[in-house]
Amino acid sequence: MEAQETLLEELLNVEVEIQDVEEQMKILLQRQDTLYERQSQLKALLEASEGSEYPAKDTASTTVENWSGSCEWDSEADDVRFNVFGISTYRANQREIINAVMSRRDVLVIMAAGGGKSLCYQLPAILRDGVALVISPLLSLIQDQVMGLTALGIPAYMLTSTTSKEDEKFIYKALEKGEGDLKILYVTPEKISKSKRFMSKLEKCHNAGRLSLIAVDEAHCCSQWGHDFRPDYKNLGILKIQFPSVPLIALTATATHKVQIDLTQMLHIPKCVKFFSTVNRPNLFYMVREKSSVGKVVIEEIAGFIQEFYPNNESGIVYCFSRRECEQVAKELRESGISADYYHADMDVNAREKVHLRWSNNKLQVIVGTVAFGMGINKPDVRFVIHHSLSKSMETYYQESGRAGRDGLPSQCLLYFRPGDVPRQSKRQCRRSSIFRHFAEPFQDCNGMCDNCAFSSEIEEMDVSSHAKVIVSLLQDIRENDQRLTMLQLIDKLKTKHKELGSNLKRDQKEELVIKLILDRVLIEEFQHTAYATNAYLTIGPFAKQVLQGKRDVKLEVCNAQKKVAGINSVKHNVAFSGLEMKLDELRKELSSTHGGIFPHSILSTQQICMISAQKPNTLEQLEKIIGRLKTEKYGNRILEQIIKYADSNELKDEHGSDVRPKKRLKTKKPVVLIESSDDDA
Ligand SMILES: Nc1ncnc2c1ncn2[C@@H]1O[C@H](COP(=O)(O)OP(=O)(O)OP(=O)(O)O)[C@@H](O)[C@H]1O
Ligand SMILES: [Mg+2]
Repeated sequence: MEAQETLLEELLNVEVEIQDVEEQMKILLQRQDTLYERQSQLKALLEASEGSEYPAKDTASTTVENWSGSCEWDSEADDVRFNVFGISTYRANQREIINAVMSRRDVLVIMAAGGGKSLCYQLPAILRDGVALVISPLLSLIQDQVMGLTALGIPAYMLTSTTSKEDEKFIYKALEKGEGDLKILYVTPEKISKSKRFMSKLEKCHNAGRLSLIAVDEAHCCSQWGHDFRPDYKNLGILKIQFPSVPLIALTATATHKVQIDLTQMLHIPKCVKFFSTVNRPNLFYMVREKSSVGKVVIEEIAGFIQEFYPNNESGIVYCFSRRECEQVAKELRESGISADYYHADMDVNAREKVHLRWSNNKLQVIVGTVAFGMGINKPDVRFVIHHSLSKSMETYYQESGRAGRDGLPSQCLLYFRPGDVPRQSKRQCRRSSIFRHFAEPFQDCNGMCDNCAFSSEIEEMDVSSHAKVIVSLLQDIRENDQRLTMLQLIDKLKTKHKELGSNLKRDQKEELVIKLILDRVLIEEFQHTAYATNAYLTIGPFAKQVLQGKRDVKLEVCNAQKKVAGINSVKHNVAFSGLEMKLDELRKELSSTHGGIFPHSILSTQQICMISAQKPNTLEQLEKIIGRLKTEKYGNRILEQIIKYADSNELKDEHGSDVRPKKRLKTKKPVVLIESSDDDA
């Protein structure tokens, strides 16, 4: 009997160790995957840098040749950047990419969502003589871009199914004869593969030396390894064959190494200059919350979050798993007082476009969508993205959450998960670490921009061996009396025992301890099936004896109450308009509706609103220093009028003794903190 017990004990020990080894192997295999990915990236970088005297820089912003020196077009480029686009400084890599394109090199750009890829081909298109051709996968993306450029006075057109006969005639004439003012022409990839007429006009444009550059946007669509393969993108290789001397720039936000290789082969740009920027989005605050099993509780939480942080109708997206869920969540959010509507693939195109448009014009606060609400979203001032359900992959999550804060201003990403969805994490990790791991990038400091880093909670190991002993002896007594206990009954019984122990554990700590004892086989569960249910009872397991004899220590990781890390405050992840900002926000909405077809963010960006209201310019000259010449010419008088009106109304209020500013702002409504990556910190 004794010998059998010893054998059984050893068998259990071996089984526990096997389990342990399997866990470790899993971790090592994951690490091996990451290392393979990185190995091939490094090999490709080395290959590309062969013959180049410039070694690769850090991965946060890697280029293998130096494109940051001064160039002959610098001052003209600066003038267009500021006075036409109203952009005061370049972001990381933008200037270098522009220089490479201007030097007539083929270029591959991998830059995070919202990083500012469009400027990298739009600015050279303006600087160069002739017409730039841009290939983009979606009509809605093209419409957004053309509308934005037109608002800036740049002659941009599109040749799609929606183009009028008149415009088509104008475009063909411009391509063929160089007549009329055409700088940037957008087409979908089908035009290249299916329209012989278009290709022949393009050929004529090229033969006359007027095709200045070709941009392939969302270039990951070329590869079937990418997450959004478009068959027509496969035919774009023809461009480099037909127009070998025209610089081609391919741009995408995400492309694994495999996709990069694939797309440079397909587009025939083997010697392209590659610019990789980090996947990190420093302005996004990541949060993860456990999802209640009660649907209403989740909606209440989401509605509460939106009302607390975004009371001024700031735009957001809620992602759901199914079409039905979208409709349900949108309805319940509306019932909670949030302006929300749904968007999914089952709706007809017009209804979908209507919802999208209302949202883009800030007439609807929240879109509740499935993955169908995807690539076409160009809105720069999305302040929050909430995942009501988990995305299907890390890549998809990165893409979807990345729709927040494309203007570089603080925004929040909130993810709900059910405990069963993910393996338990015993240590509190930075949320960004899984993104870096997935994209095989070295870890960067999160800067307190996720819930785990913003709120440190000390994890301590607590010796709970004496609690474990009490549990085991209690269950032994119960068994001797031919009784049984479920987990809940056991925990209730422990209440009366805490005096014996000197210290008491909280209820959830007791639950955690019992689960740990089950996993360590100190306790085992016995199941009893009835006609209606299966009940689980607890009883002592093979390692119970060791605990009782004091041969086995039991430790629990306990989290102390959360406390804020010094210096981190709730400001960083929120932008909320107040005072004059609110007035300027109203003005841009008004101007957008009177200027027909221009989105409010194309009139003034959120960033520009914040700068104007901080500096309160008095003259058009002062205003021009903030938003550039073009916007000042177009809207300057109205903006100044608004500033004066606001100042007057404040003086008036002052005379009557009331405070100008809102007396008490929400704790989250603090001045905007800009988290911009620029050349300097690249
Ligand atoms: N240097 C800059 N400074 C300030 N804002 C900028 C700068 N460059 C671009 N932006 C703005 O950032 C926003 C996002 O730019 P853009 O649409 O080019 O991003 P993207 O990299 O193409 O992103 P996506 O992958 O989502 O298409 C736009 O509102 C744009 O005006
Ligand atoms: Mg883009």
